[in-house]
Amino acid sequence: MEQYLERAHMLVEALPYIQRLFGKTIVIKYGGAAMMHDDLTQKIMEDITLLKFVGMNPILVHGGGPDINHMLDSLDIKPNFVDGLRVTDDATMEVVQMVLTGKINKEIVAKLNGMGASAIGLCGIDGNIIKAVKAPPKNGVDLGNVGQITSINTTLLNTLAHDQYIPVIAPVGTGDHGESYNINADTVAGAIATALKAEKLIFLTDTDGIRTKEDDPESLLYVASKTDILNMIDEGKITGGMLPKVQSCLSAIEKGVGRTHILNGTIPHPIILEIFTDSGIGTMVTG
Ligand SMILES: Nc1ncnc2c1ncn2[C@@H]1O[C@H](COP(=O)(O)OP(=O)(O)O)[C@@H](O)[C@H]1O
Ligand SMILES: CC(=O)N[C@@H](CCC(=O)OP(=O)(O)O)C(=O)O
Repeated sequence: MEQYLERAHMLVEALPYIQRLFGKTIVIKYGGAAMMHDDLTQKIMEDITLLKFVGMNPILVHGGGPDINHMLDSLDIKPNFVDGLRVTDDATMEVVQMVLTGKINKEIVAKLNGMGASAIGLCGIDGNIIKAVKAPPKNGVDLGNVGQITSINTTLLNTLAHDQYIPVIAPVGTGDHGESYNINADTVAGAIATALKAEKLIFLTDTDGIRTKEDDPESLLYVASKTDILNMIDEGKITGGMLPKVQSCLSAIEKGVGRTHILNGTIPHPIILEIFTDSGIGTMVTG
């Protein structure tokens, strides 16, 4: 009897969180760095399916940087990044689009649907979900086919997310003349969360959150303010792939997104641990 009651208590404890987030949009960014083991990916998909079935509206934006690098490597094309953004020439763009929209997007959709969800895989080209123009040079470097977002098709995303579907979005945008743009997935997640006025924006990556010393797990910040983050960037303590994440969090918070979090996507069930507990896990970024 005891063990059954314990289970009942656990479910009842989730009630206030479910009530607070019922019908609300939650944008989750699943980074390539966290896509390490199939069984962990499976647990993340379970979390997302659960959110949907208790009445929240999750939207998943995925990355895939390591898989793109792997494919480029097999084609003898050298990856090149400036401040976490991939310099994307025409040959690289073809690989980016193929890997993100053809491989990773469909693998994720198949996993969600295998759990009974109705996931729908799209990239920014489909239904003009992400319109973009060529991004300006970064630190004096021309980024090639990297895009800067100009608009998000909120009508289509809302229609799907408020219905039975879980939109799964690959970060490829489209220009006015049908050209494709490579856009960092963190930036896409931030822009979608902002455009939809999401209640939560969650980044799943391969570290516990923001650390004051990148290699020291003990230096994890549970809360990071805008001032903390700007100082850390100035001091060179936030670098590479963490830069677009914190920039997206700050911009989203400033424009009305409820909460932003950076979590470890390489532990089991990080989303449930964040959403259904008071203390949460990882770093919460505040304005
Ligand atoms: N201050 C910091 N705290 C934690 N991670 C950091 C920090 N600065 C840079 N990083 C790096 O950011 C990486 C996560 O970004 P990235 O590799 O692009 O992942 P994703 O594929 O999830 O976008 C971490 O593995 C870490 O090496
Ligand atoms: C412009 C730019 O950098 N685009 C990224 C898009 C994928 C991505 O963001 O993947 P992660 O989330 O795994 O890093 C890239 O080409 O790697």
